[in-house]
Amino acid sequence: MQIAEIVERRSVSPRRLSEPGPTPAQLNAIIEAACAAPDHRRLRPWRFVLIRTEAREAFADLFEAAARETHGELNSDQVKRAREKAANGACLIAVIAEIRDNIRDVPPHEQWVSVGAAVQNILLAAKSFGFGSMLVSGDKVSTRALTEGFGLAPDELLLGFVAIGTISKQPGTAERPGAKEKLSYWPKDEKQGEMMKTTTKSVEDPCCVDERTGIGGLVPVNDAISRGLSVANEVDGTEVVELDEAIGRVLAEDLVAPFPMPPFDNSAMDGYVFRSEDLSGAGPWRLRVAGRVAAGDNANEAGGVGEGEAFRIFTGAGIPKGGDAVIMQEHVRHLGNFIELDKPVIPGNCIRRSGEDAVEGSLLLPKGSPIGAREIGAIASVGLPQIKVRRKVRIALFCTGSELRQPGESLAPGQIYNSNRFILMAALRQPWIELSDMGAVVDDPDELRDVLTRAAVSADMVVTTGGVSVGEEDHMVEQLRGAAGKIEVMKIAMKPGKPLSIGTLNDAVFVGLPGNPVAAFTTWKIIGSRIAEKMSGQGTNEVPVSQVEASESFTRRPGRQEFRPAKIVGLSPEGRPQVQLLDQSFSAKISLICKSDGFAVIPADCDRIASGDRLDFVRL
Ligand SMILES: Nc1nc2c(c(=O)[nH]1)N[C@H]1C(S)=C(S)[C@@H](COP(=O)(O)OP(=O)(O)OC[C@H]3O[C@@H](n4cnc5c(N)ncnc54)[C@H](O)[C@@H]3O)O[C@H]1N2
Ligand code: MOO
Repeated sequence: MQIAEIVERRSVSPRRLSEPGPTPAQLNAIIEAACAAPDHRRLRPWRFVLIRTEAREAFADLFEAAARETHGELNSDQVKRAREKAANGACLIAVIAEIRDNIRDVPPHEQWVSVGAAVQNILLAAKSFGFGSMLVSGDKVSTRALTEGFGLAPDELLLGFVAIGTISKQPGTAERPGAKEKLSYWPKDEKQGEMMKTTTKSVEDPCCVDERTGIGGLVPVNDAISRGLSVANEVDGTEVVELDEAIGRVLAEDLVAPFPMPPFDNSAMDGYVFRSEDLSGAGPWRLRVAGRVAAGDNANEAGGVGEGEAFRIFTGAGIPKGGDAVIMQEHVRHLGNFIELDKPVIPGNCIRRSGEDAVEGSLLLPKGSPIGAREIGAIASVGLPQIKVRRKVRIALFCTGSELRQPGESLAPGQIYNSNRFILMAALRQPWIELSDMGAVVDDPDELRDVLTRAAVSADMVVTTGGVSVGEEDHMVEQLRGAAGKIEVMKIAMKPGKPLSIGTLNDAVFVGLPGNPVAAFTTWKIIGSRIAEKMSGQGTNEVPVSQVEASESFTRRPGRQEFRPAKIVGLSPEGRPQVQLLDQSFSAKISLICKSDGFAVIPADCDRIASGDRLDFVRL
């Protein structure tokens, strides 16, 4: 199970947890996952009761009685609602906790933690099979009706019910606290690895004054991102592409398993399939090899495995009728046309059950998934030769500056090569982007306005570099406004990238990156690309960060969140990469960024970093 699956798991109301529910084999696996919960002194303070499908009416009687006990007499509506709750959820499991006082070292609260962990394992195991789930409780759980109905012992308590089933309607995304809100370090001394803090009051950074407006203060990076995302809409068109063209595109609709996966019970090993009940009494047991099934054979036509018989079977071959267990060929003795086994084998051994990867109708990929090799595999495995994807985001790109020349041309004094164009063309070369490269434009206001206007006619996003700062030759913001565009954010508390400007021009989003190449690269990576990703339908993904430690101490001027090129130089005793932060002044140094492994992220209010301080790190 991937971390993203754990983070994305959401409770789904039992009303939306339809058939099919888990198969008996899946249910067993789910309960085994529950029993793997951390459990001090092996008290196993839990047990689970599956409400049988055929007993749902009787179960509804219990819910109705429980409702009467808590609310007194019920009207017909209340009766209906109480009974309906007993019918919801394809699979319902009662969670019963046995919490004991006076257990040495394991106070009741710790036993409850263990029960909670078991429940969480159930929820995650259900998710791993592609099911939705939810723990439901409420005041009814402590009623006599349910206590007696489930025959609870004096030490036992009914915690609630876990509902599991196939999600018929996906829940929305959940707002959750980030690690920054819920994780702190002890002790707070930076030597111990606490993210460093400003030790002096935030020094007034001259850069914090907006030179255009004279208004002090810069927009924090996260606010700039939120404001940028808020003006960006997902493109609404879709198209159908061949599977081998789908890599890197964005899925336009949910991919649901049209049949159970795998579609039939099959062998996980090369070996022999037989009837597990034939290995009763004392071994060794001898079975006659009476048939053969290979992958690709129709197991239904292979005949049935009779008493005392085994069929030769190979990995991926369907299980023939009668057979319910497979043994690896390494674990048997071959005696002519017979095999001999020494140990009993449990039913289901080495058998991959139909639907154990995904039950029919379960969600394989939600719409908005970026399609990588894994996703292509999932689409292919359900037999689709084509897939519906979002249309590409149309991005128009141009660089500004009268000093710019194309690589290959000769340079006159004062001129430089247009590296931004190539940095951004490379960064924008994504399968979900349709790039319109508009080259370079001189620092001429009229020409700039004209190109901006033309770019916005058919683009969803216009990306430019240069001309967003404060000099007389910086015309971008003024010309955007002149072309009836609107600026949403400018002057960001970000280093590099303070002059990054975000706005709109007609229906297009405008992202004006700074001219300095490292600043253009960084602002695109940290802010611009996220806006484009949202427009592509992939949602608003955070830039992935890992944790590193500073290898040496230094001081800095606070005021802007800094994305400082850094190089990995070693590993801390705990195995965390140690990074050396490179030059303070780097926004135009392309060779410096080529030497770095990523950006160390220094919080805006930080004015010094001690060796060993932890920092977020954006890998390049
Ligand atoms: N008085 C101030 N000056 C500057 C400030 C400021 O706040 N007050 N901010 C500085 C910061 S920070 C940055 S970043 C730059 C951004 O300037 P612009 O976005 O207006 O960009 P330009 O002035 O056009 O160019 C800056 C720099 O980058 C070179 N450049 C531009 N385009 C390209 C390209 N396509 N390929 C390679 N190099 C390029 C250009 O030659 C300049 O050297 O402003 C600071 N100034
Ligand atoms: O912030 Mo600027 O982007 O230093 O070069």
